[in-house]
Amino acid sequence: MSLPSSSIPAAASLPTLDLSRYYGSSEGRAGFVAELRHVLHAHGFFYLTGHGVDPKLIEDVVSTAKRFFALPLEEKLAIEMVKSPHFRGYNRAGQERTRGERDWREQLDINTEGEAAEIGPDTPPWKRLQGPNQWPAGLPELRPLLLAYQAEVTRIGIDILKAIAVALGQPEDVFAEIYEPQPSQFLKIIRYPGREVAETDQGVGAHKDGGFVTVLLQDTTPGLRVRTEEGEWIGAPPVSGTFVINTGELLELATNGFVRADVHDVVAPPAGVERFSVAFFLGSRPDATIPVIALPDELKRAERGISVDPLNPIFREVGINQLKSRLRSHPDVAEVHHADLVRTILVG
Ligand SMILES: O=C(O)CCC(=O)C(=O)O
Ligand SMILES: [Fe+2]
Repeated sequence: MSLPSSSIPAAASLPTLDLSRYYGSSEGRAGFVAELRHVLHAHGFFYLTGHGVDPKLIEDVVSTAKRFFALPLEEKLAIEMVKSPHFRGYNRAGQERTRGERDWREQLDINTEGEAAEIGPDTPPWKRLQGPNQWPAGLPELRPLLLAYQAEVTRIGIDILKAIAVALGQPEDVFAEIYEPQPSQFLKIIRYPGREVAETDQGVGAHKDGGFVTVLLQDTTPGLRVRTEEGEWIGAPPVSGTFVINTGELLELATNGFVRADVHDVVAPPAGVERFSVAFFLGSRPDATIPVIALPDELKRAERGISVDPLNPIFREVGINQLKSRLRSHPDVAEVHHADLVRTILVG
């Protein structure tokens, strides 16, 4: 793979799908499903309208996320991720890594709000991911807002997943057995500082997402790029009122590569410009095993197979994947809380 240059193509060339058509007339639904099938195979990336999320909720989430990042550094560091064995909390820019390289973005990570599991010698290691989120004391409105938003994007993610099942010639609930009763609901608010802070142009390095689908909200600054099957980088700039939806490796594996999970990255903004986004990753239950879906013949013929990345192999056991990905992205948390796993899970 040649290294991407840091230019961002300006025009939005990815298709836009209107989710309300899936819930409309039968012709509308059939049209939506056919377009979805096409885009799943071509990119696994599209813009979504007709999602029904209250614009006021979106506005409040974005403005409150900006207020979070504007808090004094010590208030953000009070909930630094390294204090959480469950990989929840705040990271400074340059702290997270993609393939070992620093990502120049600061962020607050949450997931399903819960209690820490009791960990004994026989507890599956991924149970360590379960636990409470960390919230900023100085911004109490952030918690209810992000939890309300998390519930909404979970609803959208599951709606899309049902439509994906239908587009693949399956019953709508074909994936339900690996996300019910509690999918992984990984949400992060993100700020990309300008090039005066970022030491490289890597806002976030080239990667695929891991789960079912990602629901991405972008504020107004571009930066997201998508690598096509032909190796061309295309821009996915913000379009007001839409989410960018992309499929993750779980769906690529479940469909033997019929569904694509395009590689993407974010280019750090120019000096003096910041970029905000809110990314939600819908994943399956950690105790699930990724199934192989028997596709109808005409789709089966278009399966690409799975290419394994030797630097970042993916496993059918979801919990181990989720844990590995967190250990790799956050070596500081791994070192402080999970040194035993670094030796056993990450080595080899
Ligand atoms: O911030 C963005 O626009 C995309 C972030 C992303 O791809 C990720 O966090 O996986
Ligand atoms: Fe991503």
